[in-house]
Amino acid sequence: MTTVEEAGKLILAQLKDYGTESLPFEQALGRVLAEAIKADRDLPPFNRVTMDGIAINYQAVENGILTFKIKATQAAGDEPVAIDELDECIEIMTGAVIPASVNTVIRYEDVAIRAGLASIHVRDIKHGQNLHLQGTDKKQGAVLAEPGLLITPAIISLAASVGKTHLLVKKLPRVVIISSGDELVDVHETPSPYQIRKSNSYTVKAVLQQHSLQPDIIHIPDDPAITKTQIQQCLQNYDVLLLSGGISMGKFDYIPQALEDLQVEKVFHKVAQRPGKPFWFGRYQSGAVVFAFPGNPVATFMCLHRYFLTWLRATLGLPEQLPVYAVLNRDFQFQPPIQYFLQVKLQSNPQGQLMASPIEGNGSGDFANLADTDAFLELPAEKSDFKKGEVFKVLRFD
Ligand SMILES: Nc1nc2c(c(=O)[nH]1)N[C@H]1C(S)=C(S)[C@@H](COP(=O)(O)OP(=O)(O)OC[C@H]3O[C@@H](n4cnc5c(N)ncnc54)[C@H](O)[C@@H]3O)O[C@H]1N2
Ligand code: MOO
Ligand SMILES: [Mg+2]
Repeated sequence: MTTVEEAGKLILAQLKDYGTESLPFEQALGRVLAEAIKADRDLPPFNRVTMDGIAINYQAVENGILTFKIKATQAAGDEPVAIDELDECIEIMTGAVIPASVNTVIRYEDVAIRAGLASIHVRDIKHGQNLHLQGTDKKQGAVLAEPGLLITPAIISLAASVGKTHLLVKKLPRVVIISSGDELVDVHETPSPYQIRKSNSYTVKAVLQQHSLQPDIIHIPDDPAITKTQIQQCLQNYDVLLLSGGISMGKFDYIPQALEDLQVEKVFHKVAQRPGKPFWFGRYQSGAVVFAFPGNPVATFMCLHRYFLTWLRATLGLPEQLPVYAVLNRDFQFQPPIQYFLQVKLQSNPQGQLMASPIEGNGSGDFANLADTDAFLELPAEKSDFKKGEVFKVLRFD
């Protein structure tokens, strides 16, 4: 059977470049930058005042002058005003440009102002203090953000500051989520005693929305002909098909056969893991990829994070996420020689270690306890006894 590691590699061999598109910068959060953002002028663009107070020429202090006539008041955004004499100062605000005739700012806290005069009542004044000099952060033309970066709020701020109203970003694949099974009714419906509501599709959609994808959702009844027709249409209209359910050994598990009939190349079926053993992955001639996850909700949830999101990051050219490790908080046994993804709650202890406490549950059909789960701990297939204090890799949901 395909191992977790092999499955991961086989999936990462199916990457595709979906091109680029230009978006209003405010809509680009969470997308991948496809161009460099450059400084359109020096940063800061002028010698900028960093404290509200008075601006003086330092030579005055050297000459023993500590009381100044207030010549004018200059707000941020005002044109600079000049002093004519050494015993003059300007009241000046944070963010204002420092006028050429002055070079040092003393904070309001360190001066007393009375009858149009400002007297400095501190001794320690340095030439050029409380200024942020032009171009000390970045020079005009310098790259502020490289292509390939995930667009965070900090990148949005950079784009705004250099006047980039639009950003070139990587295009996202078109994704469809397909659930299957006659036991499933819609969320607004009341299930009969032997039915349940569809939930997987909405879990998958929510996770995808966290990654800026806007998937469509369809449902297929347990009917081989309809299954085939619907999947065929999806293969023509989407880049990624995310299925959940209908892929195991059941009499109504029609998905693998339908995919085979439609000549979707099977890359693997079944992975040595729990949950998620029946996972099916394949590729269509158009380049579309098919992730068919097992229907049990925890299996779908785990596989989506472990396999699909890793593929998504890679296909968009984002670097691999740095691994995170946690310490197992109590002994745990798992006998079968397959990798176990243990649901855990994470907490950092005062020693700075990330501690993972296993969550009791009733298998991969028990989705109620996903609400308490922070992550899966990846327990390797080669072992069956996992001891308190041992360190394992964490599969996080963020
Ligand atoms: N004889 C065997 N039986 C099963 C095996 C096996 O190896 N041999 N594997 C088990 C494992 S592990 C899993 S996981 C499931 C996978 O089943 P399918 O992918 O075929 O999924 P279904 O049969 O359609 O459904 C399983 C389960 O999940 C519920 N489900 C399905 N879709 C949804 C949805 N959209 N929202 C909420 N719940 C959903 C469904 O009602 C079933 O309870 O097979 C085991 N059996
Ligand atoms: O492997 Mo299944 O995904 O346990 O329920
Ligand atoms: Mg089944």
